[in-house]
Amino acid sequence: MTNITERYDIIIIGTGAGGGTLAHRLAPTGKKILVLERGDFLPREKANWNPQEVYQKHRYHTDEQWYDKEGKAFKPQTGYWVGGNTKLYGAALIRFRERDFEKVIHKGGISPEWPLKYSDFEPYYTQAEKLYDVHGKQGEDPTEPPRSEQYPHPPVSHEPDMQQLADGIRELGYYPFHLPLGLKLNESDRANSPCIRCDTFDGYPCLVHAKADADVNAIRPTREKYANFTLKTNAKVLRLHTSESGREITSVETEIAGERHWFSSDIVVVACGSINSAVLLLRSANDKHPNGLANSSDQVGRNFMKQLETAIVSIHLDVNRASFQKTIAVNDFYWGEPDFPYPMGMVQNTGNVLADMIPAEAPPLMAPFVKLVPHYELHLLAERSVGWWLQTEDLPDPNNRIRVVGDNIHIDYTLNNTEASDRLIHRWTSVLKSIPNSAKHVLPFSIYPRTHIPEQAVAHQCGSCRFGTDPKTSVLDLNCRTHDIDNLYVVDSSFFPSNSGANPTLTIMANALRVGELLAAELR
Ligand SMILES: Cc1cc2nc3c(=O)[nH]c(=O)nc-3n(C[C@H](O)[C@H](O)[C@H](O)COP(=O)(O)OP(=O)(O)OC[C@H]3O[C@@H](n4cnc5c(N)ncnc54)[C@H](O)[C@@H]3O)c2cc1C
Repeated sequence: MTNITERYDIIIIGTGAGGGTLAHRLAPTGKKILVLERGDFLPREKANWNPQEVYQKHRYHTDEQWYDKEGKAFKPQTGYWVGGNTKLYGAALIRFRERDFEKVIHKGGISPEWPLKYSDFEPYYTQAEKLYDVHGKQGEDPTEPPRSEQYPHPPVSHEPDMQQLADGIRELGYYPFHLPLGLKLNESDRANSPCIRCDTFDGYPCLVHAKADADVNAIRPTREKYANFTLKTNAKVLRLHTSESGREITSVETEIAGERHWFSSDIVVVACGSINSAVLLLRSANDKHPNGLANSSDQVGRNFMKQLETAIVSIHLDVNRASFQKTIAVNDFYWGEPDFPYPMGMVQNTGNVLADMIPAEAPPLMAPFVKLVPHYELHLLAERSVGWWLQTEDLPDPNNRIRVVGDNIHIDYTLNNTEASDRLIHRWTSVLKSIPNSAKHVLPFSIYPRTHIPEQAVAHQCGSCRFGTDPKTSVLDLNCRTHDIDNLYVVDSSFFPSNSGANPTLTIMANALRVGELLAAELR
C-alpha cells in the first residue's frame, strides 16, 4: 500500500520541448500543476562554452549505459536537465512540410500518412514560433508550407564569409535559405542583444541564456508567474501505478534525494522524450497491463526513429571568419530530383567546427590525421572549415524498438532508407565542389571528410508511442491520450507516426500547445 504524498490536478513528467511547453500552456488555467523532472537546472559555468568539456568529456550527457541490438553497451548522447535536450539543441526550429503529413513513397519504403494534417498544426506552429523566439524569412525556401503569419523575428543574418557561400550556392541554381532559429538576438541593437553570436552554439548550453530552450522560455517564466505551478527537480519517476480496473493512473512513484514519494492527479502526462517515455510505460507493467502500460497493441517502444544523419566538413585554404556559422539551409533535394524522385532530406550548417571538437567528432577520413597532428594544426584546420549537417528521414519499422530488459534500456535499431541518405551526401558534396571559385571558401582542392552520426546520438529520437485512430496499431489517440488508460497522456516526440527530413522540435512544441489547448478545455 502506498501513501500519496501530494495531490494535484495534473502531473507532467519531464520538462523538455514537450513537457516544458505543455506546462507553460496549462499554468494560466489556475489548476494545480506538478512537474517532475529527473534532472536539475543546468549549471551556468564557463564550461558551458568549453568544447573540450562539452564534446570530448560529455560533461552535460548522462553517464547511463544503454545497449544496442547486439547487446553492446554504449553511452547515449542525451542529457537530463530542466529543459531536457533543448538545453543542448541547435535550436533549428523548422515546420514540417505539408506533404510530410501525407503518405510518401521513399526509396526505402513508405512514410505513413498522419491522422492530422499540416492545417491542424499550423496555428500551433505559429504559437510555438512566438513562444520560442524563432527568427526566419518567408519566401526563400521552395518547399516551405503556407503560413498564417510572418516569422516573429527577422532571419539571423549570414556573416560575410557565409553570405559568400550562400551566394555561391545560389549561383548554381539552388535556393539556400536562412535557417529558422530560436534565439534571443537583436541584430539592430547588438549592444543590448542577449545573444552575442558566439561560436559555441550547436550542442552547447547557452551561458548567457540567449538560446530559446524549454527551460529559459517555458519553465522559468511559468515558475516565476504562477503559484499553482510546482516544479520538483532531481525527481525521477520510477513507475506509474493504476487502479484495480487498470483504467486510471492512481499514483506516480518518484525518487527524490534517495526517498520514494507517491504523487497523484486527475491527469498524468508522460513527456520524458521518445526513449524514456516508452521505458517508463514498459517499466510500469502490472497485472492489468502485463506488457507495459497502454501497451495492449504491443506498439509501445516500436517504430522508433532518429533520422539518418551525416556531418560533412568542407576544409578550405582561406580562413572562415564567421563567428556564428549556423545560418544556411538548403531543401532543394528534400523531395528528391528528376532522376531520383524520392525524398533525400535536408542540408544545414552544423555551427562551428572548433579545434577541440575535432578529436571527438573526427570523421573516419580525418581520424588518422587527427592522431598525428598537434593541437596547433588542428586549430588551423578548424578555422578553415565549414560544417554541414545532412539529415534524411528514416522510416518506421516495428522492429526498430525500445525494450527494457531487467533494469537495462535496449535500443534495437537498424538504419533504413540508406540509399536516399547516400544520394544526399553525394549530391551535396558535388554541390560544394561546384561552387564558383569566386566564393571565398571553395577551392578546387577543398576536401570533404564526413562521418555518419552513430547510434549513441539520439538527438532526433521519436515515434515510440505513435498516435492514431486505431487502438490496434497506435498507442495514443489524436489528443495524445493513451487508448488504454483514461487519464494518461504522452506529449513529447513519441507521438510521431513518421519522422520527416526536418528537425523535430518545433513540431513537438506545436503539438504540446495543441494538446494543452484540449487539456485546458477538459480541466475547465
Ligand atoms: C546536440 C543536440 C542538438 C539538437 N539540435 C536540434 C535542432 O537544431 N533542432 C531540433 O528541432 N531539434 C534538435 N535536437 C533535438 C531536440 O533537443 C529534441 O527533439 C527535443 O528536446 C525533444 O523534446 P522531448 O520533450 O521529446 O524530450 P526532451 O527534451 O529530451 O525532454 C525529456 C525530459 O524528460 C526528463 N525525464 C526523462 N525521464 C524522466 C523520468 N523518469 N522522470 C522524470 N523526468 C524524466 C528529462 O530529463 C528531460 O528533461 C537536438 C538535440 C541534441 C541533443
